[in-house]
Amino acid sequence: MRRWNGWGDDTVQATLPAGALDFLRERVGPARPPADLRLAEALAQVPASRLSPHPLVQTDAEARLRASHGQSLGDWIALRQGPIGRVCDGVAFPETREDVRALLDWAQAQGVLVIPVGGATSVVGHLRPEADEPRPVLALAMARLRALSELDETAQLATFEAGVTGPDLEAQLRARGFMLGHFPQSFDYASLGGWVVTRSSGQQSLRYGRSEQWFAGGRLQTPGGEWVIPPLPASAAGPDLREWVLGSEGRLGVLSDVTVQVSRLPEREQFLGVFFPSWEAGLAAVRELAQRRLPLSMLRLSNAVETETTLRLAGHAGTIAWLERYLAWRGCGTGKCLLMLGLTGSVPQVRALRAEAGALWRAHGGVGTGERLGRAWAAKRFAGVYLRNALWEAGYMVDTMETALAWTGTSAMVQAIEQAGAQALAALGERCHAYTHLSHVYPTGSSVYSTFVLRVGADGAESAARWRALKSAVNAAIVAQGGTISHQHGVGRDHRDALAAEKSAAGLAQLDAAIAQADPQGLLASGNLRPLR
Ligand SMILES: Cc1cc2nc3c(=O)[nH]c(=O)nc-3n(C[C@H](O)[C@H](O)[C@H](O)COP(=O)(O)OP(=O)(O)OC[C@H]3O[C@@H](n4cnc5c(N)ncnc54)[C@H](O)[C@@H]3O)c2cc1C
Repeated sequence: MRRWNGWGDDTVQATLPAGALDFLRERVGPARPPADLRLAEALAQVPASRLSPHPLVQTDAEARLRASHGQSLGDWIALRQGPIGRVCDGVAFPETREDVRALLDWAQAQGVLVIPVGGATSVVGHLRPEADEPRPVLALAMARLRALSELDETAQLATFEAGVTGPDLEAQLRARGFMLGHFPQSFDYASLGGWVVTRSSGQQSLRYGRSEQWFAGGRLQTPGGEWVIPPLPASAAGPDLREWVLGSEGRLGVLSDVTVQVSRLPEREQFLGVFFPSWEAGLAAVRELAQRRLPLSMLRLSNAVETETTLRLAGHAGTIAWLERYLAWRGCGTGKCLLMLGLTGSVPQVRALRAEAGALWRAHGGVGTGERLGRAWAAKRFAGVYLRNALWEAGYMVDTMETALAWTGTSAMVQAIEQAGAQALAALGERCHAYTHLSHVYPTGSSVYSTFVLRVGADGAESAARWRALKSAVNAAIVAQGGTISHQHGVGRDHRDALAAEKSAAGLAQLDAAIAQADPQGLLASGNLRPLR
């Protein structure tokens, strides 16, 4: 069963590799295992539901608790240490598009607010009802809407019900020889509808595209009516309605059906590990690879601290020591940076790509280490997140923040984010272990993705104070350096204060008008993107 207060399946227990705790004690300080809330204690904090009965709505405390939290660090702290905060009054499980419409109409008639829920993997506070919201709130869970309704093999277009999650979606396509190729790290639980409305980006977006590239059309159930967006290959018929759905974060409507561009399964796929002697050398190589527009499927460059952390936490100390001696001999010693490359395509394409990319990385001082590291990365690409459970249980919590900007500002952004996080915690007498990678690259710039490991506080209030200090300092640094407030996680409520810097007052007024037009009574009231009226 899925964990109610952490990541993933509760039968899967990750163990920290040998040496990991010593490494963190050295960098962050010693920690003690926190005393977590038990499920019964959390459920005791759930007040009685204020909803009248409906055959598709569950009102038991556990269903409501589970549907009211995502996976942000704020959500973790609320569930593990309390207080659990405001939860929804009921959870609806529609089984058809018609159920979705009927539930919206019922909620409207009852004066109930609605928050759509996909896989509940949001990391920016999308799902919690506003603390001071007096009206009852219904979570509209898309989990039972999972079918592949149509596959047009000629056009390579597949239409799914929007609640389908990553593994189920890929299995249904692979059974017919196709794939979508959207692999965020939250793949196991995140839903197709969630990917679209948060503008998600998968690990191999270089080949398969971000959600805005593969989202071809669909149906959005707004309180004011249904939008039907046909999957045309191109159109000059005015503004593209898909752009309104992308990033709408549940404020314009419920996405019930999604048509996506799919591809045939590739013949060959390789992931390679390449080390560079310095950040500057790695950055120059990655930029050139992106600007040459080589058809790679992934480029992911870790900075020196992330590279060291990856190697220290990989286990297999003997093999890693041998690898480091070899790399130092080849000129990649202290300060080395790891690039993971994905090569996907036909056998001759992959061979040619490897030769061309190899010539380029060698020209920048890169040392290829073959497929072994790449295979290890691919094997753990979705499982690594389970370490967050083990880290929490040892007294350490993890948060991630991300942005994107032009190449000219990338290195300054990395420095500013890491420094802002460290300073915010230093002001509270704490330390954090911060490290960064460029997760997605483009010809003009890159995303910047930083991870922070810090100590869990003595209680929920202390942990939340550390998290808020970190979050607001990093958000301020991102805005000051001219980056977007999110490259892939979205805005939710955690980032909405930073939106004005990016969209302008006039742009936000346009967004407010669109929300008011699609949802005149303010039924879809998560408070994502914009405060509630
Ligand atoms: C460990 C971890 C790793 C992650 N890695 C990545 C990554 O690599 N790339 C990435 O892009 N993101 C990543 N994320 C973030 C998250 O997985 C994405 O934001 C994802 O797109 C959310 O999808 P979901 O189905 O879980 O949506 P939810 O969390 O359920 O909801 C998110 C928002 O979408 C709305 N919503 C959901 N479904 C619908 C619908 N059908 N109609 C209308 N509104 C809807 C909700 O109301 C909410 O506002 C990660 C998260 C975690 C916890």
